[in-house]
Amino acid sequence: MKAIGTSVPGLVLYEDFVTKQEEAALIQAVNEQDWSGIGIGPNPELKRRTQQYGHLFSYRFRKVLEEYGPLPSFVDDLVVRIMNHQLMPHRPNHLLVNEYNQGQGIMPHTDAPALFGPSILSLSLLTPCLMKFIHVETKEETDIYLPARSLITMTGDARYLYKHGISKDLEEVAPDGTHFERGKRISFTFREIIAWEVPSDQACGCQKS
Ligand SMILES: O=C(O)CCC(=O)C(=O)O
Ligand SMILES: [Fe+2]
Repeated sequence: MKAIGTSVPGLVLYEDFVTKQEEAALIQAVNEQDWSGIGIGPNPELKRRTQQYGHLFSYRFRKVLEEYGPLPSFVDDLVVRIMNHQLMPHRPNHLLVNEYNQGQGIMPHTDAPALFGPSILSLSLLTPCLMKFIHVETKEETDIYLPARSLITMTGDARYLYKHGISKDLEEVAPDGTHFERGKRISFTFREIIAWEVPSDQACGCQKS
């Protein structure tokens, strides 16, 4: 596992955060569970399939609806690794699994500052993609290449001063100039839920599409 700084302040990429064997086991574990989204509750309006563990966040109501309990045992080793490397100040109490098939992405957003803690982690599995970081004030855009099995940590500016999103493009260009085809990508986002609801006078930053 190698930590690589990026040109986005507060964004660090850890290559090979999991092995290929671990990747295969994680994919098998989630494929044995039920997915929500694309018409299926509890978040039927989502245009991609998701799973949530620890807590249930409702995209429609923009709040946490339920505490499920501890994160599933298939991420035990990952949580130990996250805490050993001090990547989060507290243990994650929410795991969001996102599945992106070809032609699916996520609109640029900032994860709700009122709901989620100061460190957001995302593990990329199966295929690479570019994640676009857009500075909310200068609108400056930076594409960050996320290899399969890498983990990003978003803290500070990357967490609060930038939006992040993933295109629906079928092909993208890696930093070395090579074109690559986007394939199925499954990500594990680890967060700490710090409040169940966004105060009504604040923007949510919760991303449905
Ligand atoms: O797929 C990812 O790596 C990021 C997902 C994300 O930004 C989110 O669900 O808030
Ligand atoms: Fe996000």
